[in-house]
Amino acid sequence: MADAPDKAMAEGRVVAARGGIVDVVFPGVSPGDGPHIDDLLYAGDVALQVMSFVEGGAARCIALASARGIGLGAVVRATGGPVMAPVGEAVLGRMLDVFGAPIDGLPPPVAEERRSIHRAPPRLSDRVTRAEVLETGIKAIDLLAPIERGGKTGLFGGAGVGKTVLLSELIHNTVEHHHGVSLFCGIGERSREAEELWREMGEAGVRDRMVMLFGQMNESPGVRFLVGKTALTMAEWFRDDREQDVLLLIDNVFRNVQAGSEVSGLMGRMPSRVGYQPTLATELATLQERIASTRRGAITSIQAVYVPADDFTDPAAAHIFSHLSASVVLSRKRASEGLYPAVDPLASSSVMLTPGVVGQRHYDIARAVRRTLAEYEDLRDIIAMLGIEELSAHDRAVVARARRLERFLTQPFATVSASTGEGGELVPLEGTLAGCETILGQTSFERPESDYYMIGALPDAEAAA
Ligand SMILES: Nc1ncnc2c1ncn2[C@@H]1O[C@H](COP(=O)(O)OP(=O)(O)OP(=O)(O)O)[C@@H](O)[C@H]1O
Repeated sequence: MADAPDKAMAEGRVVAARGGIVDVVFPGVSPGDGPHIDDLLYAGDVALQVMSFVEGGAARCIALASARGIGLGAVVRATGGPVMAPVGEAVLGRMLDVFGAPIDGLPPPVAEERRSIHRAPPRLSDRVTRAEVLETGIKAIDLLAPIERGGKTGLFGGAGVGKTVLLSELIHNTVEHHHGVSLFCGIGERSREAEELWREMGEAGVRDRMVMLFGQMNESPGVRFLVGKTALTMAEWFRDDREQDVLLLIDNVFRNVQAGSEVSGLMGRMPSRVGYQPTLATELATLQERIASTRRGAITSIQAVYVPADDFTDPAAAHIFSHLSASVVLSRKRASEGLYPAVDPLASSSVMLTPGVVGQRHYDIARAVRRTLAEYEDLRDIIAMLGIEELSAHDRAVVARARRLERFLTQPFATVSASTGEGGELVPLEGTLAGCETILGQTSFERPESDYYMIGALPDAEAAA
């Protein structure tokens, strides 16, 4: 739990408690001397964070644990400061909660310093962009939505289309080669997945360069709302004090918005569009603006984004979208056809995909792939109604190429190898480009479509032909 700073501790009383919201008054304390917004209080061992002040001067707080058992009149202790998280080398190799307390069964990290989790983003003049691509070895991503080093990438998708699997694969492919530290922040997802990931990281031998923080779905909304800030506070220490590059992985950033919405509802605020909190945009910006790269170091973040009911116009999804430099959109249709990873080639995008950054050849191939797949999309209705025989020779060639490209952009993943029985395949960008070029250059194909499904790079014989 957070240490209390050296300040006289005010003592208060609970005057109301419902759901996860607790109102506390501090009798005899003048308003300026009492707790401030974001301050951490304790009612017994239950941590509370001050969210606002209501009429009568009571501090309205959210509970950061189950608030059951907090009775009226209970004594509340102010710590005189906000939630403080441990920062430094001591957190490496650990699995921690929102307070930086251990959940891996080991003793608490011995950190020299603790910092408030509420911090301002770096100044605009301190930020830098590098226009450098982070290669992932995943064909569909490297080709169509290259990830920006020091930028923010979102993996969007509805329930069960493969966000967590894709994020795990990205961790698998990038963490080992990443020269800085990696930080995984689990927000509002299943705790079983958290344990699996923790074990996998141990097996891969990368745990000592990694921190894992969790505020999973069984935690109170207050915890799910704040855990992202704790993660950023630790990431900022590595970036600013150690001048290291940080890889920040978040699963799932939508759950942070959802927790904010629960908190807002409990606070009695009037909801805004589609039932979201009126403060959605500012809350999200407070978090996303801190994920920034400066001259000292870069924070590259990859965030899974749950899209409610597959509706991409959902305000939360749309707001998250606006903060990102690359968006990998996962489509239910592709997942249902078994085309994993279910990356939608037409909806996914990246600011890196310009000739200036990836080079003219990569840019041209990506455009040609998109064009071919878009033409095939347009022809689908005609094929469904009239059959493929009715198409012109040109259109039939387009279909043959598109269906092979679609399959070539699937890939076996190491993280699901236990269930699929196939080992994972990492494909260097050059292999992806050469494969697509080969397919795009052909009008008739000797080998059946199925030969292109779930493979790595194209076999050399074909590439040479
Ligand atoms: N690349 C893949 N290869 C094979 N199967 C996959 C792949 N990606 C996803 N799947 C299948 O889809 C299932 C759901 O994937 P995943 O748990 O990643 O979805 P999700 O989008 O994170 O779902 P949720 O929103 O429920 O967390 C997996 O259990 C697996 O069976």
